[in-house]
Amino acid sequence: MISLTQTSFLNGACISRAHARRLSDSRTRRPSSVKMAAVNSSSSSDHHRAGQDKKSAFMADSAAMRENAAAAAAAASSSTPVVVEEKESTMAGGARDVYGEDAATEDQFVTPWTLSVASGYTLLRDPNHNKGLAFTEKERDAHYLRGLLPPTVVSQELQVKKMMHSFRKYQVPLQRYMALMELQEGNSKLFYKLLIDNVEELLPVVYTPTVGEACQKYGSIFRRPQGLFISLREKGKILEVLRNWPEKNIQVIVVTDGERILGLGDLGCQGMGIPVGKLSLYTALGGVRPSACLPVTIDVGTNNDELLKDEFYIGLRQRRATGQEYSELLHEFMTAVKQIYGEKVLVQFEDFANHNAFDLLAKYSPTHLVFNDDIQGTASVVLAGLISALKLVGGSLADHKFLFLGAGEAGTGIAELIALEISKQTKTPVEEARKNIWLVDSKGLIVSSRKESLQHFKKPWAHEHEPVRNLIDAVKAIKPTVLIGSSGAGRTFTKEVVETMASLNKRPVILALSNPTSQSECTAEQAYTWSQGRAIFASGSPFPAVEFEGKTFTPGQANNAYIFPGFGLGLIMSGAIRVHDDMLLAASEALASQVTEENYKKGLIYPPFTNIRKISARIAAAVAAKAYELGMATRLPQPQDLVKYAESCMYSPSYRNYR
Ligand SMILES: NC(=O)C1=CN([C@@H]2O[C@H](COP(=O)(O)OP(=O)(O)OC[C@H]3O[C@@H](n4cnc5c(N)ncnc54)[C@H](OP(=O)(O)O)[C@@H]3O)[C@@H](O)[C@H]2O)C=CC1
Ligand SMILES: CC(=O)C(=O)O
Ligand SMILES: [Mg+2]
Repeated sequence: MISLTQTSFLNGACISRAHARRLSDSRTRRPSSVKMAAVNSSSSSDHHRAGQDKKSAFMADSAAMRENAAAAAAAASSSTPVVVEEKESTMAGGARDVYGEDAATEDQFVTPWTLSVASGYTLLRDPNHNKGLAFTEKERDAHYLRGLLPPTVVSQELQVKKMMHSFRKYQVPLQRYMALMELQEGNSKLFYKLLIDNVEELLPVVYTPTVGEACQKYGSIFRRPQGLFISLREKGKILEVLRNWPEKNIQVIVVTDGERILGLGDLGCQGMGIPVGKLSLYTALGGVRPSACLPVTIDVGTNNDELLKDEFYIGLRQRRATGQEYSELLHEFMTAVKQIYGEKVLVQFEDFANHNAFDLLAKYSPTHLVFNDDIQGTASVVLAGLISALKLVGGSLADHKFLFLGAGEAGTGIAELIALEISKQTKTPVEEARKNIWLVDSKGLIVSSRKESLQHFKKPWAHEHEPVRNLIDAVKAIKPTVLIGSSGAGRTFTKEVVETMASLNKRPVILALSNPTSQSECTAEQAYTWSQGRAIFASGSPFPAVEFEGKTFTPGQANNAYIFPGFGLGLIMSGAIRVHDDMLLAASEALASQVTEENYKKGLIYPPFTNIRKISARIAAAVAAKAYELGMATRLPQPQDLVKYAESCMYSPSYRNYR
């Protein structure tokens, strides 16, 4: 069993560093011209441009950026001939291993990497290669496992059955979460097989709502570290810290600073559960191989007094660093990431507070492959839901009136993408398209006459209207056809709000996006009963089906988990080097097109998660096609059938034979 790792991790036979380097070089090294192209495309003038364009904080869509990105793509693609066939490939059907391409720079080889051979006891404790009782007799002989396992040999399918059997015995969600994390750390392939085969049942555990509780209690349930912790103490050493990570071909990083974890507020360093969970979905739902995924938490302190007092808190015990100290640390991280993993590593910002999220996206969009899931991924999933809801309510997007509770990342992100789509469909300026979209924040309806200064991301939504203090008055005044909750404030869609929506609309569209379940603006039961079964309802966290007047209503889940795994796969497989708004629109359309007549009959505006890998492949294909069309793809030539190609790129968690 051969893997590139650090000497200290494995105690098998170790090959010298020089030998490892020769092997790595011959297997994966790129021509140095590639490195130069990557470096040249991120000049400081790009940063300067980014800083100037605060208005495009939502998504970088300026012609200048497009040109800049296309030029960088051309530079990168013209010098990217290296595609490596990996024997331990994650690819199905013998397709080329897009994951095998090495984004390493020369610098990377000055690391403590050593090629190690794991066998025996070490192999059983290596989560990436452990198969537990599924090691065959031959493998037990060949890899010094005799006696280390009981005699029985079982299939992976039986292991899945057994794991689900014990998993279901746990009644407490947090225990289920801990059991799954233990499996992930002990036998990664079995964990992913379990998750893929039982996605609807396990998603609420590895993801919202349970991951929220796990983050709140992360310190007390902490057993083994997952992901990379980069704190203020690592300032000046982030490159070294990245080199400590045992995998080197990283393709997706999900990074948080823990300041806005779901709707639970500032959880500091304990936000790590979110990048870990999101990346599990990248693999299970989007097929990105686990070793290409890097969860990162940037710890700049926390303003959560309870955590600061908690003896089990795992982060820095100080209040949050802000201003220059904060931005310097983030900049060092972004620079190091590009230096070590290259131009095409995707950095997904997750659960940053909005006072940093928009600025980070605006700053790094022109120079890095960055994506903010809360702003962009959420926008794309909600737009998809609205496109499919039109089948049930009729009309076009331009015929509808939208009201949001919550004007932060999710709210304004979604609002802007709806406006963009309307503007494309109606060929009107986006400013015109915004006029039917209204947002309420903690101070009431956002209107132009508001005295207090508005944050920059709210300004486009300050329409002319007399002040309205609260949501119910806003519903009565605006008369929306669609009500979207993106406030993080639980149960704010009161009976009166839902009843008013139902009195205004035959089929009111009500989306309660806030997570976890406790923060949902209303429950599915409330939405259906208060609207007399007429609401078209979806929520960020899952709710069970509801019986009302002898009918069963199945709520959908409006969660960015539908988008980001396929979206990321599309970027990776096309070698995209920038994210563009049109890719988000393409992803929305691809997702909406997966809703079947049968789903519509049940009032669903999203397809079930059971088919998510097929859906992700279609989203990936649509995103990749857009990347090629925009000249932002570097993986050339373009595959003929992008859906098939996406499917062939997907990681399979089936065990391999170790000869
Ligand atoms: N389903 C999904 O896929 C996703 C769901 N979310 C969820 O959306 C929620 C919000 O996230 P995000 O947009 O990033 O958060 P932000 O902090 O950026 O925005 C929250 C917004 O809600 C407003 N708000 C808060 N409380 C109230 C209240 N009681 N009444 C009216 N407005 C209120 C805030 O007002 P003000 O500006 O005045 O402070 C702010 O405008 C979270 O719960 C998150 O979990 C996020 C991303 C994806
Ligand atoms: C789903 C998600 O990204 C959030 O609630 O923040
Ligand atoms: Mg999030």
